[in-house]
Amino acid sequence: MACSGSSACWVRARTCLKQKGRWLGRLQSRALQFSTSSDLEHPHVDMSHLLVKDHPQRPSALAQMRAALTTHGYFYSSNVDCLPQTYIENVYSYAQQLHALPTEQKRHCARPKGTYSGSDVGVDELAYEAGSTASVRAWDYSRTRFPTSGHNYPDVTCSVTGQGFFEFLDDLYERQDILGKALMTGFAEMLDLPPETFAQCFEGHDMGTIRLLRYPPAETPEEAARRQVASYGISPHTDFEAFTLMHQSAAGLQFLKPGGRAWLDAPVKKEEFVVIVGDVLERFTNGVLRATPHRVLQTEWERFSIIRFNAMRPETLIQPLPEFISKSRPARYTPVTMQKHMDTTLTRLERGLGAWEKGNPGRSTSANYVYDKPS
Ligand SMILES: O=C(O)CCC(=O)C(=O)O
Ligand SMILES: [Fe+2]
Repeated sequence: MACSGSSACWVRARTCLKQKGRWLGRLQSRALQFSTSSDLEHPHVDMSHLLVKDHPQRPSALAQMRAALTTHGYFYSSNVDCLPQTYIENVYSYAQQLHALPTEQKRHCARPKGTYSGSDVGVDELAYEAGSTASVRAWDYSRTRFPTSGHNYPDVTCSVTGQGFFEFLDDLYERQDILGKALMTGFAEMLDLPPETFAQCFEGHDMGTIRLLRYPPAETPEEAARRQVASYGISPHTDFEAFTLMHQSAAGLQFLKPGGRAWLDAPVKKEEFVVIVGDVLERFTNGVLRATPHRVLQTEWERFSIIRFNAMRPETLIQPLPEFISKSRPARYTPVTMQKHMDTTLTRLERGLGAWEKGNPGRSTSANYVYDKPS
């Protein structure tokens, strides 16, 4: 792929920036700047301590995870056997094949008849911050959210594994589920809940989604013109599901420091998935865990990412659990099913209402949305 987060990629990215100072000027003028952050600032959990049964380090891994999610809202997960680096590279290579399809074929697979979106086919990413525009292009896959028949999917065989679209993405989904289930169990344990609390709503027909994203570089005048009007790679938001696994090929992703006003760059780590909190865990925990605000800047370089939203089954009732409610901390969130939370949030986005209230730094409106009825 063009940019895999390698040192060569970084050299290329830096050279690009030097050559095209006007882009940097534009980014700076919008105050969407890269911050300086050292790797030491970024929490990390060795997932083998949770994936291997009865691992002696499990209690300390749970404590690290809890500290990371309650203070930073994210952590880097390493040693995930089911998602090794060579496998991640294959995913990027397949994503690159999909994104390189001729526009006509992408148009055939565009939403709502398919699962592709991008300005090249006239279907922009929904604006999380109302009124903003994003340069991202996406191939989405879900076992339950999009119908398998009557929907247009790309007929592209992975040049490395020989798998087609469904086979390839379902294999990825299955591997992510191994990590996802370990995390769901771990989240419950770190919060002193019965281990199955979240995992039992996750198994079966959950509403999870994989996104293979591409943020195009401004290599052609046409693309440069499009990007001139785009405000972001992706505008600030929280994810609507329980938690998200993220992997990026190149820099661009930022997290909002909890309680802070500053955005922090997420470093590129080739072998590690970033784990962030979504709306559902915020609502279940009555705000003990907070959905993690994040955004992607307009970068000068091409960028790919692999995103997996981990959701519950559609009928799951999401409401503050009794363990998180007390006289001094009454329930702050109204009950809602997973299905209704997704439908309402997406409908509001389609109507241009956004899911993020602009401000300094702004706030998620999807995490706190007040429902009149649960379903
Ligand atoms: O591309 C990324 O790193 C983030 C994408 C994202 O936040 C999303 O699809 O919700
Ligand atoms: Fe997101």
